[in-house]
Amino acid sequence: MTVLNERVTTDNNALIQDKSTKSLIKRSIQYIKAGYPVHFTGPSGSGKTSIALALAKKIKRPVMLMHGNHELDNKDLIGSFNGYTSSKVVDQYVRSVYKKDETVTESWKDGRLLEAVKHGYTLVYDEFSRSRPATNNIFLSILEEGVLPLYGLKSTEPFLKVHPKFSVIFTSNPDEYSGVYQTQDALLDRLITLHVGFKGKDQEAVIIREKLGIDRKGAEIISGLIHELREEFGNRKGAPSLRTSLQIARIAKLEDIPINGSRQDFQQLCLDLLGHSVVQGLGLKIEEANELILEVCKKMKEEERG
Ligand SMILES: Nc1ncnc2c1ncn2[C@@H]1O[C@H](COP(=O)(O)OP(=O)(O)OP(=O)(O)O)[C@@H](O)[C@H]1O
Repeated sequence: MTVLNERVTTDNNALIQDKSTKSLIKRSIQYIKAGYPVHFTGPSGSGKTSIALALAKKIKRPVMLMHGNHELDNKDLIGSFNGYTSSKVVDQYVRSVYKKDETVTESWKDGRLLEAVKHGYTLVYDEFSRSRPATNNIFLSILEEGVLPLYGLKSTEPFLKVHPKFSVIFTSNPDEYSGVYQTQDALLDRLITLHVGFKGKDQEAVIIREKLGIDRKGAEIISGLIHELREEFGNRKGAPSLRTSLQIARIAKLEDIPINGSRQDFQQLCLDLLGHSVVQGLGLKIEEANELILEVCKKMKEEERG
């Protein structure tokens, strides 16, 4: 379980906010204040999670981060009995009298959702569409009736009223939507879904520069290279993202590799980090993918000279 609060910020996690990101966060705050959960959807590495966490911090409540996965179930969300606690008192105050008092109680551990709903946290439910629809169904009661059903808890109340300060932010990747079930659609219908796409070349160069403290020219070469390759992908899935740009920049900086498309060590770094996604996304053989990456690298060299 990851619990973040306002004070936790590191440079690595800092969100560099351009005009459109600022506006997206501002609008999202308004929707959340009006009581509607927001849902950021977009390709992998487009910044959905970063935006969701930045938004969550702005709400100024403790933040709980939860990742969707097919094994997540009601025990993780609501909680479960996880053993017994026993206490024993042996009283031998009078030597000839032996008195033993033993109590055994079941111990319950609150699940993440129960904790967030009870205390009014902001829940960031990352990649929620990776969880089984049956698991996500519980959000229908929360969003529709404002109650959390307490399956499995031996309490007199069958549900818990949702804390007024509780809010939830969802993220998902539309490439993973194949096979979505009816219940998932019912959930989607209750969310305000906002698209987060890849940023422009210049905006990504600014993020690379500010986040990693590398020079402007280097940041522009990396973002130019990634954009050029992204164009090759067109509408196909798995295009290289800002995440890969940041990886290239970080390694080049750490290893003192000059960011220059004509340098063999920089070319090798690009081949290693981009080869697999180009093979997968464009359906090429590795040799063809490498050729394409080198071609784009060399173009960056020509742009440098110009
Ligand atoms: N505006 C931004 N400022 C700074 N860093 C950013 C920004 N947007 C994205 N990043 C960085 O880009 C990387 C990918 O972002 P993030 O994990 O938020 O994307 P995502 O869309 O949630 O990806 P996935 O779907 O794969 O989980 C992260 O390292 C993140 O810190």
